[in-house]
Amino acid sequence: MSAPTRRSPRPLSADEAGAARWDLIVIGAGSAGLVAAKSAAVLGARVLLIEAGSFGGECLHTGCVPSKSLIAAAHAAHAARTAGRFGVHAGQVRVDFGHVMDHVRGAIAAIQPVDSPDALARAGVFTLAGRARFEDEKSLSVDGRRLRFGDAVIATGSAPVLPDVRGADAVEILTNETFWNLQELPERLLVLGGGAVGCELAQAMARLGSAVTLVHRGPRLLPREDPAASALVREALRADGVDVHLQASVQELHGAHGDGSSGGTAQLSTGAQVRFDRILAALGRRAVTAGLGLEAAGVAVDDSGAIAVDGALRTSNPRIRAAGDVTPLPRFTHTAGVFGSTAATNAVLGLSRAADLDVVPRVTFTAPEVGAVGVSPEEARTRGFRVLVHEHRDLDRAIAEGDTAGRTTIIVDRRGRIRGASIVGPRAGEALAEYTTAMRAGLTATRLATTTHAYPTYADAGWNAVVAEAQRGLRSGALRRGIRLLAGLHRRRRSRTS
Ligand SMILES: Cc1cc2nc3c(=O)[nH]c(=O)nc-3n(C[C@H](O)[C@H](O)[C@H](O)COP(=O)(O)OP(=O)(O)OC[C@H]3O[C@@H](n4cnc5c(N)ncnc54)[C@H](O)[C@@H]3O)c2cc1C
Ligand SMILES: NC(=O)c1ccc[n+]([C@@H]2O[C@H](COP(=O)([O-])OP(=O)(O)OC[C@H]3O[C@@H](n4cnc5c(N)ncnc54)[C@H](O)[C@@H]3O)[C@@H](O)[C@H]2O)c1
Repeated sequence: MSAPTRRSPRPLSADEAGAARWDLIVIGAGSAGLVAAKSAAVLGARVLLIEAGSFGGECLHTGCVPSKSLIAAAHAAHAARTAGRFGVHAGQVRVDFGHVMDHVRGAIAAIQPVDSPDALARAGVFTLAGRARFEDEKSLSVDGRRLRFGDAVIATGSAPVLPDVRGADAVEILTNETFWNLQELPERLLVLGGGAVGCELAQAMARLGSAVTLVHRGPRLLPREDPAASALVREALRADGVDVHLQASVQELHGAHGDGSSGGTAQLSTGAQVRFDRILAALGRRAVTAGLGLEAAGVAVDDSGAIAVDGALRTSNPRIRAAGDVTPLPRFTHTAGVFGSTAATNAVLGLSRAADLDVVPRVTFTAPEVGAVGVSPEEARTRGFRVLVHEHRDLDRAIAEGDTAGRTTIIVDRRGRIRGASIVGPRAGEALAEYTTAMRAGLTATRLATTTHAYPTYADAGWNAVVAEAQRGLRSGALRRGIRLLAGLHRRRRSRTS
């Protein structure tokens, strides 16, 4: 078997891959692995990307893309149903769930070619379909064939946590991996977990016509977000008809048929009983490391089972780095990509560049959207930072669109620099980009205040907040005295020349 030449990257068999010496092997072709492999290829490395399932990983097949496509359909149903408030009457809204799911599959199919082995070959990456397992500190095997690497990046992602309760075996429990196979809209859907997955899908399914119950263990939805954002999202879910149970969990499940099929009853810790036709677990994630041979490779995991990494994404084996959901770092597509790139660049160039953990934006695509970056309003108060709030009831664009349930909060440190933002409202994800860039560039609130923003936009809310802050500065202390002095001098000059 001749070794594949560096000049003609292509999909390989395990035998072909075993005949080469790889600068870098990347395991897993999700967001982290795809970006890692392409970044290494750009730097001229001979790189092999191994994937056991579908190229594109969770984001494309079972995560961001299908969920945002479903949310788009739900948004259309909601807009049609509520158009009457503008005097626009759409009539009886009918949702064809089969068609909705065709749209979801269509979006995946449209994006898929970008992540395909052919596209990767064009980007200079060799690919191998198969499951990788480490044999020792510098080699792994696929289908019994040994492959040697100079460096490796583990990017095997995460899997959904299932409820560990009595009767869980008696009912079919959907997760983000199986939810997209639904053929019919469930009449009654029970969603477990009030994080991003639970809130996004509960609201979307309610808007499409399911009677949704959401059961969440904590005292508020989206616990990582500003409490004000949690409250607005809870109110929005309630308005969409979602029956939200907080500080509750399922204690026992009873299958309607006792044969592992879909319907049943859930007994909650609060004493309530919930009947459902389908149940979806959105209870968080666990890192995928089973069967990887981490011990043989000398790669350690942390208490949660995720691969432990240092700031430069190195594992306990200096040849091996890790990125994406398999690590304990924030679990998003953009962080997977950025950290994948950092890990691969460090591996290929022998650097120790640290992953940027200070400026990590996140957006939950509920209606209203919730976007946040940097220091939270709660933390800001304890650190003595300024917390600037502009309520969307005072925002012209929100008033024009009849969508005023939102707020923009900007965090400013003692030197006037932007240190965080939390935005709740339509297009919060888009508005957030300004503060992400401002933080990265070290911009001050004054710099943003003196930057012209287009009117009327949702970004106006943050602009109003920083302008008010700048005006506050003008009214106080030394600045105020300086302004008065300047104005006085000008008045005197005018009176002398009049
Ligand atoms: C419903 C849902 C919605 C989401 N929405 C968003 C969103 O809107 N925005 C956002 O930023 N994030 C979102 N996320 C999170 C995002 O999907 C993940 O953070 C991201 O996809 C993780 O990428 P990854 O590369 O680490 O892992 P994955 O995409 O899971 O890729 C890992 C790959 O490794 C492969 N693999 C595993 N073991 C092996 C092995 N031994 N050998 C070879 N291959 C192997 C797997 O088959 C898989 O393809 C969402 C998640 C869910 C569940
Ligand atoms: N828009 C986005 O960027 C987006 C969308 C979806 C998912 N994601 C990512 O995917 C990951 C997984 O999301 P997720 O929502 O599944 O997990 P999560 O950890 O964010 O939320 C799960 C929630 O379920 C609750 N919970 C746990 N066990 C419970 C129980 N037995 N009963 C009731 N509630 C229980 C937890 O308190 C937790 O708040 C997250 O890391 C998230 O960042 C991102």
